[in-house]
Amino acid sequence: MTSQSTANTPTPDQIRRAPKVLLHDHLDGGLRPATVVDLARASGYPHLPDTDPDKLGLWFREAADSGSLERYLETFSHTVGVMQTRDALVRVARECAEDLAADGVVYAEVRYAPEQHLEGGLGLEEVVDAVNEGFREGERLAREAGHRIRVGALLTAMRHAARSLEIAELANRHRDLGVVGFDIAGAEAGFPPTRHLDAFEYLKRENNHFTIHAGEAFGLPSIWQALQWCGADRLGHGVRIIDDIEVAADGGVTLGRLASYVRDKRVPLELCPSSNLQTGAAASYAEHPIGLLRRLHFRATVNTDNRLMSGTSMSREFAHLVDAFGYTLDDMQWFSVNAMKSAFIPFDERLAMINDVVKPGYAELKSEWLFQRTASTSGSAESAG
Ligand SMILES: O=c1[nH]cnc2c1ncn2[C@H]1C[C@H](O)[C@@H](CO)O1
Ligand SMILES: [Zn+2]
Repeated sequence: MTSQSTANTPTPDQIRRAPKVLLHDHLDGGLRPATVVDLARASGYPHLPDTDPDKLGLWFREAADSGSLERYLETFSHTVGVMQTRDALVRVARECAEDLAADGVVYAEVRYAPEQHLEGGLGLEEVVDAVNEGFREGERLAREAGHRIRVGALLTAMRHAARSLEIAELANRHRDLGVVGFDIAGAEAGFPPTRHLDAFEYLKRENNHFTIHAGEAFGLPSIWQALQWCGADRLGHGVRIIDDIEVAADGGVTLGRLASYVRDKRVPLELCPSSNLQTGAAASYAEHPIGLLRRLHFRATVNTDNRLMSGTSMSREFAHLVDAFGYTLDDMQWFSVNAMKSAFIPFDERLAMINDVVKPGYAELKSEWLFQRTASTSGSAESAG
């Protein structure tokens, strides 16, 4: 990394301690490499490309670095392959909550596709119960280790499959029981969100919440359908909204109708910088549309997508953005408040998280320099005699 260090640049330690809010993270994309190895051994899964955790972690990052969403998604066969028993699901969810909490995440919505975890004989309900149990255990262990985190689940339906209504009903049944919303994921090109209109219409009738992976590997038509046909509350990625924004040579900016709608309606964008670099949606951190979208005050949020496949964490995503755009703790707070405002939990709880957790956390970090300066000023005053 090239560092454009300024007095306002948060240190790596401050980035980690800053309260962060995560809306887009896949459970099956965030396993510890050592856990993949353990679970494969326990279940007799024979297809792992490596059984050394370090080498396996590297393999995931490199294999996912393919420049195409389709090839990126192939790597999930190994994580999904070892997440087919109740014990495996509980463990993966528990470690997920612990890892996020240790990284300073205070609120997370973590998604997974229950339909992909039935090969060992579990039913859909059992999958959801196991993952919820793991999240609750992880929250408790994190609290014992001095971290506070709250984790909600999003149930994903795979967009190439035909179970979305069933999964939407599952999400609705588990509402207020650890599941806060619904999503569709998988290859985007050729699988428009309108294929799943019945699921979205059902959820709207139930006053439930959903996000849609859109505008990642496919552009504006996918975003337009997700919003105007399906009624998505948020956009998973949505990064290609940039295609509807023109920046003139003199720096003047013109928004098309769709980009204006997204900004005017405060549609949350679940942006995932590292993931986009791997699937070819952006060329570098410095060129990632998040820079422009933040300047134009879109409801932008920062997310990990798949911590294993990208070898990342929320702190690492922010460290890259600090490096690329010179972001300060105020920028980090802005992204975190945006994300908290866009969460699927009730309004009063979001407000309390913002006012009682996120803002005080940043205030604490921002005040640290005052005491450092007092110390060094008094030191120099003394030496000046
Ligand atoms: O970034 C993504 N785009 C589309 N689909 C994705 C992405 N990351 C993960 N998935 C898929 C693969 C997982 O098995 C599934 C459920 O988490 O969601
Ligand atoms: Zn995703």
